[in-house]
Amino acid sequence: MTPIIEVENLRKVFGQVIAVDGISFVVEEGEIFGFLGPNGAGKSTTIRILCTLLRPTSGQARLAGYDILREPDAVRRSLGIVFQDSSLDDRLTAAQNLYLHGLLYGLPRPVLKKRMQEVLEMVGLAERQRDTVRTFSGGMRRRLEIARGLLHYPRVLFLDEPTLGLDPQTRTAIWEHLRKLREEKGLTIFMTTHYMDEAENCDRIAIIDYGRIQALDTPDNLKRWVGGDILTVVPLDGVDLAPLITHKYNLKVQHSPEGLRVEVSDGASFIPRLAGDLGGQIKSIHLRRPTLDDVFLKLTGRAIREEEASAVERMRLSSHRRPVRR
Ligand SMILES: Nc1ncnc2c1ncn2[C@@H]1O[C@H](COP(=O)(O)OP(=O)(O)OP(=O)(O)O)[C@@H](O)[C@H]1O
Repeated sequence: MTPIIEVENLRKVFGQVIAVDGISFVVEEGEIFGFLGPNGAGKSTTIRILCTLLRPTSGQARLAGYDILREPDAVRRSLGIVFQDSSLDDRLTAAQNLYLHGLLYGLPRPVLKKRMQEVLEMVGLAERQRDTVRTFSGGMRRRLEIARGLLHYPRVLFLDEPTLGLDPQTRTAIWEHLRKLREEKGLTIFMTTHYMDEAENCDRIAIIDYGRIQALDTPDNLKRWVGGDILTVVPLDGVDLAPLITHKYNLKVQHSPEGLRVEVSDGASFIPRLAGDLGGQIKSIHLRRPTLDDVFLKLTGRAIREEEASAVERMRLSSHRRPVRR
C-alpha cells in the first residue's frame, strides 16, 4: 500500500475557534476515504488545508508525496476538487466549461480535446456536451463537476458533500461513476458526507467532531465497535420504562423519536427476558444490527440522519456556524 495523503498533527485556529485540533491520519492510494462529522466539526477546513487553499496554524501534510506548504503547485496538480457550491458557468455549454478549466491547467489543445471526451463519457454526459449548463439538472451538474475535477488526471479527488440535495437515484448513479473511477484509474477519493448510506461506500471512515478524529476504521469495524444489537422499545402510553430498564439490567437507555434505544450484547436472548419482566408495559420491541448512525451517536452524542442533510442545506443558506468547543 502506498500512502497518498499523510497528515501529521494538523491544527487550524480561527481567533477563538479551534477548527482543526491536531489531527493525524494516512490515506492509502486507491482508497475511498470518508470524513464524517456534524456541522462545524472541521471537515471543510481540513479539506481546504489539504488542497492548499488555507494555511494550517501548525502541523504538516503531504499529498502524493508533496508537502502542502513547500510544494503547493505540485500538490494542486495532483488533486481535483468538487466543492459543495457549484462553480460551473451556467451560460456556457458543458464542453466549454471543461475547455476553460483545461486551459487554466495548461493542457495542450489536442490533449484537452481527447480528455474532455474521455471524462464526459465517464460521467455519462457525452451526448449533452453541447447543451448549456443552465438546462442541466442538479445531478447532471454534479457529474459535470466531477468530470471537470478529473480533467487534469489528479491522483486524489476531493468531494465535499458530493451528492447533497440530490435524489437517491442520482446519488446511486454518481456512486457508480466514482467506483468505476477508482477501479479503472486507481483514483483516491477523499469525501465528506452527511448521508450514512453514502458513508457505507467508503473503505474507511474518520469520524471528526470538535476538530478531532474520534474514530477511524472500516464501516464494518466501526459498527462492530458499537457491539451487539440495538433494541428500540416502545412503552405503553404513559409508562416511564427508561428508569426501570436502567435499574433492572444496568443498561444505558437513550430516548429517540422511535422509542427507547438500548444497546445489548445479544438481542435474541435479551428480548424474552425483557418481555418476561416488563412485557405488560411494552407496546413493541424492535431489534436491529448497529448502523453507522449508531456509531456516530455513540461517539458524538448526536444522531446524524439522512434528514439532517436537508437541515444542513438550510443552515448553510443562513450561514449559521456553531463554534468549536475546546
Ligand atoms: N474562515 C473562517 N473564519 C472563522 N471561523 C471559521 C472559518 N472557517 C471555518 N470556521 C469555523 O471553524 C469550525 C469548523 O468549520 P468547518 O467548515 O471546517 O466545519 P465542517 O465540519 O466542514 O462543517 P459543515 O458540515 O457545516 O460544512 C466552525 O466552527 C467554523 O465556524
